[in-house]
Amino acid sequence: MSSNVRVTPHPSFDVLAATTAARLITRLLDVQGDRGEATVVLTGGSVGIATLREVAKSPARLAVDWGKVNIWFGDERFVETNSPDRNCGQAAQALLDQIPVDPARVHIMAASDTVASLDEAVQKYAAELAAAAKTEWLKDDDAPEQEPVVPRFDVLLLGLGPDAHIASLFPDMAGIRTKGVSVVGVTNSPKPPASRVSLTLETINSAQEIWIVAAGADKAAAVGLGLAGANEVQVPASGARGLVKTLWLLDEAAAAKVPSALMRREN
Ligand SMILES: O=C1O[C@H](COP(=O)(O)O)[C@@H](O)[C@H](O)[C@H]1O
Repeated sequence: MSSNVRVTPHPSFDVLAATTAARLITRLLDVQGDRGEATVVLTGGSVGIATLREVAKSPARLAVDWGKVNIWFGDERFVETNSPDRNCGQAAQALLDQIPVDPARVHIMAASDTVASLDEAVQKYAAELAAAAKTEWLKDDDAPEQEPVVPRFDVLLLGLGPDAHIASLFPDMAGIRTKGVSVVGVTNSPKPPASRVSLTLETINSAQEIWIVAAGADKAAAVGLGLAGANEVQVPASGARGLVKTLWLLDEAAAAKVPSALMRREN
């Protein structure tokens, strides 16, 4: 296992969500202290959304300059705007509607009733990522000579499915194999809804820090395989690796198959 990977178990789902929220607030404050603005990629799923609810409850959220937080999504269900399945709708309800974010910095993926096709939704998000990357590049003296296609992601949150999917990259499907583009469309997701939009693994792995959040006994096998370095096509979570840090933030049940030598207890 690469040295940038750290596994931290938490005593319960609630403690996991509250602690991840505290970590996220701290990270945003640190990055804003260094760079002025911070960029986070949100995830759907049980722990991902519970974490946002905890951020909304925390008094420490008031220390963050939410007007200077750029918000992206790792994946989205390609359904109508008002569908309760939309990850961005759940995130809005849990947090984004309660904090003073700059709407221009909240980048949602297109809903099925706002574009003509899944492919259009994919191209639209890829173009939005590329435009943000270019703006960042214009501001940065140390910018790479080659134009980046995605902006800098300070923290990228990922939920984890019992089948080890991350974002909407499912085992053995085209999405996890897709390279050379930033965003991919998924048409036959084994988990409903069938149509989805997802960042590719290359885009995910461009993040400075990736935090994989998972809770429950049904995730234990996926966590074990992901940490054992299984092939990423069969076990997508295994391929997630942040440039600086990769955190596996788990509850005890999800951590059941992690060798104790890999664990770092903080409680
Ligand atoms: O469908 C999805 O599922 C995963 C995991 O969700 P969970 O409820 O089992 O925690 C999530 O990460 C992803 O964003 C979402 O679209």
